[in-house]
Amino acid sequence: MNSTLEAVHLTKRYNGHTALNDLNLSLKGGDIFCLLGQNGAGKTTTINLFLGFIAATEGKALINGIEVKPGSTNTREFIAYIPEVVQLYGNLNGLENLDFFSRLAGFKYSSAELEHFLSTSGLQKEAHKRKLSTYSKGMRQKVGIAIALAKKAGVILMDEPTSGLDPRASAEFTAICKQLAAEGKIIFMATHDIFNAVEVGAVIGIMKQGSLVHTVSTGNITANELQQLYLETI
Ligand SMILES: Nc1ncnc2c1ncn2[C@@H]1O[C@H](COP(=O)(O)OP(=O)(O)OP(=O)(O)O)[C@@H](O)[C@H]1O
Repeated sequence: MNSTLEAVHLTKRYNGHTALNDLNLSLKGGDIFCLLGQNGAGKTTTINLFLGFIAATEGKALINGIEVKPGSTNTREFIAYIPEVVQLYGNLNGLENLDFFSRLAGFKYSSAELEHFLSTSGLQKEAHKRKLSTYSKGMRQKVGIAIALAKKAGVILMDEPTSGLDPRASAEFTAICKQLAAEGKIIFMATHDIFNAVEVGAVIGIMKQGSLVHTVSTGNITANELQQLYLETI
C-alpha cells in the first residue's frame, strides 16, 4: 500500500491561542518532510494531531485517507513515533525491548528477525544483548527505528530526532531516514537541525506562530541559504 499523510485546514487552538493555524499538507510514500520553527511554533502540536494525542479544533489530519481521531485505533497501526528521547526498558536488552514492543503492536518475530531489524537500524551487533541502561542516546534511537520497522508502519513521525546526537550519529541517522524513504515510507520530522534537514534531502517547511509560511525543496537550497531564509522568517 502506498502510504499517505494529509493535513486539511488542520487547526488547533487552546483557549483562543492558535497553536496550529490552517495547515494544509499532502505527503506520499517516499517523502521526507522536515518541519522547522522556533520553540512554540507548533511543530509538536502538528505531530500530536497526527498521533491522535490531541483533537483538532478545525480541519482534519488523515493517514492513508483515514481521519485521525483521539482515542480511536483506526490509524495507529500505520504510524510509528520516535520522540526526542525513546522510552525503553533499561533493564531489558535491545532484542528484548524490540520483542516486547513488537508484541505490543501485535507482531511476533523470531530472534533472527529481531536481530535483522536492529542491524538494519544500524545498531552494532555487540549491543543487541546489552541492557538498555548502558546505551547512548543514538543507540536508543536506533532501537526506536527498529520498533518502527517491526511495526511495519508506513508513516514514521519524529520529534527532534537528531537533538543531542554527535555528528557521526546524526549522519548515520540521516542515511537510515533516506533508506526508509527509498523503501516507500513517509518520514515526517520536527527538527531544529537545518544541516540534517538539507542532508536528508527533504521538503522543508518553516513554521512561524502556528502557520506554515515557507515550503522549500532541499534540491533548490543550500544549508546556508536555508539558514538565511529561516532567520529572515522567524
Ligand atoms: N496543552 C497546551 N495548552 C496550552 N497551550 C499549549 C499546549 N500545548 C502547546 N501549547 C502552545 O501551543 C504553541 C505551540 O507549541 P508546540 O509545542 O507545538 O511548539 P513546538 O514548535 O513544538 O516548540 P519546541 O520547538 O519548543 O518543541 C505554544 O505556544 C505552546 O505554548
